[in-house]
Amino acid sequence: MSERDPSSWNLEDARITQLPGDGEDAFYIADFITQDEEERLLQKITTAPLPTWKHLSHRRLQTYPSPLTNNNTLLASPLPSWLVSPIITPHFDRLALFAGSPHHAPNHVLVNEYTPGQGIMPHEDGAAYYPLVATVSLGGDIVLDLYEKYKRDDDEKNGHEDTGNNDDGDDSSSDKPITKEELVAKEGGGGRQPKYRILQERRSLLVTRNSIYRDYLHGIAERYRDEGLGPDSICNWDLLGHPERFRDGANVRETRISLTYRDVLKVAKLGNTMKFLNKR
Ligand SMILES: O=C(O)CCC(=O)C(=O)O
Ligand SMILES: [Fe+2]
Repeated sequence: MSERDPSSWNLEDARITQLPGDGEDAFYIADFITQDEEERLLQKITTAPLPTWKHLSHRRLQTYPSPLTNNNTLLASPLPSWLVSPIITPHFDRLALFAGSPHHAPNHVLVNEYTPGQGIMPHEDGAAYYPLVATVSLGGDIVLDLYEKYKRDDDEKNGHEDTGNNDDGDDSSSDKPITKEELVAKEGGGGRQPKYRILQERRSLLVTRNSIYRDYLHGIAERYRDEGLGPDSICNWDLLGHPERFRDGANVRETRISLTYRDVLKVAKLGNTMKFLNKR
């Protein structure tokens, strides 16, 4: 493995070329944060007061600075400094990752925890966010699966179906997860295979955007071991930092925590909200 050198990072070298988007819509950087930084982040997350966690059936999550309102609006508030440094400043800034997004920076972070056997149903993230997702993985390695979206001809003609979104962690509204029944009905049977598999090592950064955001569902299988891992099945294999750990083609899941950085499109300043409330 080559020496970690953040000053040499660039998106060009980080392209996941096997994914759609001509190498422009998916990027992977191994060892994006150091072990010490990982430890400090895990410490912050796992020592947060218990009510900070929202418990869902197959994972639990924290939302910073706060959950979105029902109409997908973020109440303006800074992110806690431990989520900003060093991930946004200097690392995202140096890569100009959010340069094209409306607020030129992520304003929202979801912290998802998956114990072995847990996962997240195939879903899309919806219209609340600028279509760029930057995910830092902590604690364990995990496979993210991409599924082709069911397409009806009229969906295509009318453009992208607005799935809306509200990330307050309620499974019925968060990221509009497609239900098992819907998936089976739409895809014509269970046991559907993912179109692409991305291996996210702990401490890595995965960026997906545009066509991948729009045209694919993403999910994490509820299993204790990821299997069949290799250069033919894992689309970011050549970008892994520690491929030797998966030499037997398997990854035994450990508790994995992800930090999902996004730019929420609609932001309300609290001052304006107060003015609005006073007028009613
Ligand atoms: O944990 C992850 O990497 C995926 C999380 C996710 O898809 C979401 O919160 O929308
Ligand atoms: Fe998602």
